[in-house]
Amino acid sequence: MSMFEQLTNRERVFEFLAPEASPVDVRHGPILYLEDVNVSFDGFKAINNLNLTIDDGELRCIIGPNGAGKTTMMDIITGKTRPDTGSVWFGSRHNLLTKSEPDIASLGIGRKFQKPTVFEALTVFENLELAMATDKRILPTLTAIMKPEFRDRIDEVLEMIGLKQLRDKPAGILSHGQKQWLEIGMLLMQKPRLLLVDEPVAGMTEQEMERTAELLTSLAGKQSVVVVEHDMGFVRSIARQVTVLHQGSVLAEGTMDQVSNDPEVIKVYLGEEA
Ligand SMILES: Nc1ncnc2c1ncn2[C@@H]1O[C@H](COP(=O)(O)OP(=O)(O)OP(=O)(O)O)[C@@H](O)[C@H]1O
Repeated sequence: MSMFEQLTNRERVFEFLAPEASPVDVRHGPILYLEDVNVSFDGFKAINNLNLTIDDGELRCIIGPNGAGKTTMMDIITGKTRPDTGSVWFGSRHNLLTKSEPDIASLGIGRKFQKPTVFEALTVFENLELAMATDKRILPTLTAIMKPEFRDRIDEVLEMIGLKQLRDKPAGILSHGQKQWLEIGMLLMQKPRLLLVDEPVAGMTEQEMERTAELLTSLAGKQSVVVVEHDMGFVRSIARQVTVLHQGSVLAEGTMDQVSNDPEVIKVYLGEEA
């Protein structure tokens, strides 16, 4: 084929026209990397020279008193808030500060907000099916049901979130805890590389908390999980590495025992209770 024919060959997608390669490159470093990040709201520094790295497959808990900057940090990672300065990388390839919120989600960063937002009138199965559909306007049953790999993924996720027996029940009848698991399942349908989970056990019963601990620890390894949580008992039950945020910076990092014996951390938490 001549050069002219090659250039005019419509079948061929030239590399510069192809969508950006999405694999997250973690061969030489962490899956998430924040360096010297700063954010001010009307002159108030919510995030102050924040440095944070999350390794591939890690389960990290982020704690910190009210107003420490935990939500703002999650907003920066997902592209909802843009920092004034600093760098935020997803693997070594993706500079998240140049990407939109939907692009960041499609790169494989899923976020679970505190309040569950499942579709109550749809069954558990249909909720998962809907999460799989890229175009939410199309009733996914029409397309997804045709593809056996979608069904397999739904079965796999139902197993993971422990809702197999309830697959054909409307999500509206689920308990608060079960709705939270379903929503985690909806995120898992897209096979994210990094899951950000905001206060997963708020309002849960003791038993639901135990089940959530099992679910989150079972996810780690397969994907990286960052959990923001106020419930210290829960954090202790799942955490390997804990990061303590205070006034928009990392105050301490280590195991739960290390951080809870850190005099600076004790001072900050006692200050909050006083
Ligand atoms: N859009 C905004 N405009 C002004 N101030 C903001 C905005 N978002 C956050 N802040 C402030 O930034 C600080 C950090 O807030 P952030 O919500 O990130 O803390 P947090 O650690 O998540 O707190 P909590 O544990 O109470 O949820 C707070 O003082 C908050 O009032």
